[in-house]
Amino acid sequence: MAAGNATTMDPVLSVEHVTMRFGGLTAVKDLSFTAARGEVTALIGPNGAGKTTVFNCITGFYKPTTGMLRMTHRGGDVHLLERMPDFKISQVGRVARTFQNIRLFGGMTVLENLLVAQHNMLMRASGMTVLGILGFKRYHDAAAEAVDRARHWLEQTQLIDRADDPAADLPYGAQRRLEIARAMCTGPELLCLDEPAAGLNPRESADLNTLLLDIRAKEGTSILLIEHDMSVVMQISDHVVVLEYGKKIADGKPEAVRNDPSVIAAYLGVDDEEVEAVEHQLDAMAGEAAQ
Ligand SMILES: Nc1ncnc2c1ncn2[C@@H]1O[C@H](COP(=O)(O)OP(=O)(O)OP(=O)(O)O)[C@@H](O)[C@H]1O
Repeated sequence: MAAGNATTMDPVLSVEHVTMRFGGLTAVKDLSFTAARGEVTALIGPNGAGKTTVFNCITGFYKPTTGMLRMTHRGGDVHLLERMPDFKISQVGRVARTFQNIRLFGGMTVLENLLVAQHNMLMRASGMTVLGILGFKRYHDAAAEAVDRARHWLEQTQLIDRADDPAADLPYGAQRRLEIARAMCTGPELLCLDEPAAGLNPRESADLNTLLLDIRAKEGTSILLIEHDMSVVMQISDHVVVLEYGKKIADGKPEAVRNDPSVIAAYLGVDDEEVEAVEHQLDAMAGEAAQ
C-alpha cells in the first residue's frame, strides 16, 4: 500500500503538536504526524532524537507536556490517548507495544505469557472473579477463546513447539517474536514496536519483515515502528517520519526520505552544504561496486 497522503489518508493515529519536556530538556518539540490505517509507519532518527519518548507518550508511560494523540478506531470511535490512564490505552485505546529491551515473564511458559496478556479481558468475563468461581459459561468461553488466540499467535510466530517452555529459555530472536505475539493477543488496532530487529541476525530480520507484513495484510493492524535497521525500514515501511533533536525533519515515502539531504545530514553528522559532496561520494562508490 502506498504511503498515505495527508489529505486523503484514513488516520489511525494523529500526533498533534506534541511536546515533551523533562525539566530543562525538551525531548520532543511540537511534533505532528499521522499514521495511516493498515500501513507500516516508521519513526527513525539518530540516537537521542526522541523516538522512544514519542512511543512512551503514545502508550501512556509519559503524559506529553502539551499536544494531542488522537486514536481513531475502525468503527469511527475517537480516543484521546493523552487523557487516558495507561492501562486503558491498551484496553480501550487498543494500542499495544513491545519494548527496546525485551520484557517477558521469564519464569512463565511461553503460553502463560500470552494468557497473562489477556488478563484484563478474562477478568471482565469473570465478573471480577465471581462468575469464574461459580463456573459460569461466559467465563469458560472467554478462557477457551484466550487459549485459542494464544495458540493462533504461537503458530503465526513459529513458537507453537515451545509453548510449554519457560520464556527465558527461548533464543533471543524467538523472545522478540514472543513479545510481538503477546502484543497481538490484546487485539490492537495499532501495534507499536520499539526496535524489533535489534540484535537479530539477517535471517531473523528477514523473518521479522515477513511476520510484520503478514500482520498488516491478514489482520489489517496498523504498525508504528522505531527501527535503526534501515533494511527493515526500507523494505516494510509505507511511510517514514524522521526526528532529529526532538523535531521532525522529514515525513514521506521511504525512497523520498532516504534521499532527503537533511536526513542524510542528520545521519552522517555533516552540515547541509556538505551533503551534496557526500552523496556524490556515495554514488561513485555504488558505481564502482556495481562494476
Ligand atoms: N525520563 C527521562 N528523563 C530525562 N530525560 C529523558 C527521559 N527520557 C528520555 N530523556 C531524554 O530525552 C532525549 C530523547 O531520548 P529518547 O530515548 O526518546 O531518544 P531515542 O530517539 O529513542 O534514542 P535511542 O535511539 O538512543 O533509543 C534524550 O536526550 C534522553 O536523554
